[in-house]
Amino acid sequence: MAPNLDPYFKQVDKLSESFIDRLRKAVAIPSVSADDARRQDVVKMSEFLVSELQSLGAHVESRPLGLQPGKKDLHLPPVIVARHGSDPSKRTILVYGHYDVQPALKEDGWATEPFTLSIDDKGRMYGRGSTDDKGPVLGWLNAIHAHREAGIPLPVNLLMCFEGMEEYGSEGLDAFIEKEAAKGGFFANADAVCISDNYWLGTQKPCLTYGLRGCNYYTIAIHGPGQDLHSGLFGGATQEPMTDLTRVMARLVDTAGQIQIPGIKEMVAPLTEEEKGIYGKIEYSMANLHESLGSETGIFADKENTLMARWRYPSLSIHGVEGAFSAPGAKTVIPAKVIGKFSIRTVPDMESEKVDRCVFEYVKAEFAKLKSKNTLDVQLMHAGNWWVASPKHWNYTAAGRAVERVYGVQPDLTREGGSIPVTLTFEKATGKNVLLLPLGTSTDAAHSINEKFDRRNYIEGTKLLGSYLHYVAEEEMG
Ligand SMILES: C[C@H](N)C(=O)N[C@@H](Cc1c[nH]cn1)C(=O)O
Ligand SMILES: [Zn+2]
Ligand SMILES: [Zn+2]
Repeated sequence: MAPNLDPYFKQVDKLSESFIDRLRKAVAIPSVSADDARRQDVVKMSEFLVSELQSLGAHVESRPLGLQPGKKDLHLPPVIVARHGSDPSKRTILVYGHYDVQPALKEDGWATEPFTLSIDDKGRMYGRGSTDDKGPVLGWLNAIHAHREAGIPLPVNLLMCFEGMEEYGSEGLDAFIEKEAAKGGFFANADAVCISDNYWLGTQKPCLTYGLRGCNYYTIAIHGPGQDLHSGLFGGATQEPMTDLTRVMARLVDTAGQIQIPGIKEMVAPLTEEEKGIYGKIEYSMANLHESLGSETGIFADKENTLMARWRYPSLSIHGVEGAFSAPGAKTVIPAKVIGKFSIRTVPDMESEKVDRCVFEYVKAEFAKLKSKNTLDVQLMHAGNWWVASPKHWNYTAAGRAVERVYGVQPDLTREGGSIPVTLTFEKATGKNVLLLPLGTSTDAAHSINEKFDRRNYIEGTKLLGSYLHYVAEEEMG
């Protein structure tokens, strides 16, 4: 029997301004995990979640993760675990999200202050973390809030796990999840897992996601002179780290996106005839791609190849150079040490360590060809595995029914090009099905300037998360 969700939906609409206020407070905390100087803000964000969850009647614990590996005296932010309900006759759903965000500076090109939620007349709510992942995390809190206010009991027991290092490779979380998923641990009773930390393929049609790419993130450090130098005085007389770095990095990938490192392509699972048929049926167009890119600079002319490039083939992206001159103006410096950063998105059947070996060997060989007197060091910064699951499970059926109820359409089944490394950890540690249930759209600009979350997606998304819990309670175990 379909649950009567109308009173819950009414309550969500009634509380919508307070939900937006909750997001405003969260965005105002610059919880940037990659910036050591912001660690106190990441902790402050964890405290905000603790106090919100407590006020909603949840049992909450802030669990320390110890010192951050490779850093002196810097503590990892805590993992917030919470429980709402512990009725043995109900199903138990474990939800995960992250409360840290990517770095953001107004001078990167933001139209508004990145840590101030700014809402325009179309209901677009701009701010760092609005869609990735503070909005969706608060969606779970909002769902509890609306049930409480409406006097409707939650139809399941809800376990929550919110971390503060996702944007920095989820340091320390794998071991934590493994421990808490074991007998007697906080997550031991979970029947299924739901993660809301990715995006719709376009802007109108919701989707359920059953696959992710992995991410191996590397640094190439090149140093030579003892300090930065005047290029007029020493240019031409010294070997320059930046020259070597740009030459090595230019050999990693070509303009058509083809990875130049031998051994990488060979690891990719072959495309089967059955799989080939999937991509044409997905509701997606080149116009959707161009809308997300804000340009027509896609590599492929058709949607099938575009989707495969995003989901089932590896990619290599060059992210930046630490130590290089990047400010406006014309500084005539020779940087003494530069660190190039790039990552490889991995897919089935790539093995992370094998990828590392190919990368290290190739980078060193390309540098050797330069016959430079500078020194090079190539390192893996962090790695997270790819994941592909079966969407034929009651967890996905329940989410599909919830999408139909809230949005009136059947969701697309998608894979995601981004990475959520702990997804595989949750699957392996709990032995349960994991569902990715995105709330935001392809134009939300996660990780970019002007990140936003649409008001509609936040409010209807809160309805979706709550509905999903009701349909989960009704689904036959399969
Ligand atoms: C998809 C998710 N919202 C996300 O943004 N994940 C990050 C994870 C990551 C990997 N290295 C650093 N952060 C991503 O895909 O980049
Ligand atoms: Zn995220
Ligand atoms: Zn992210």
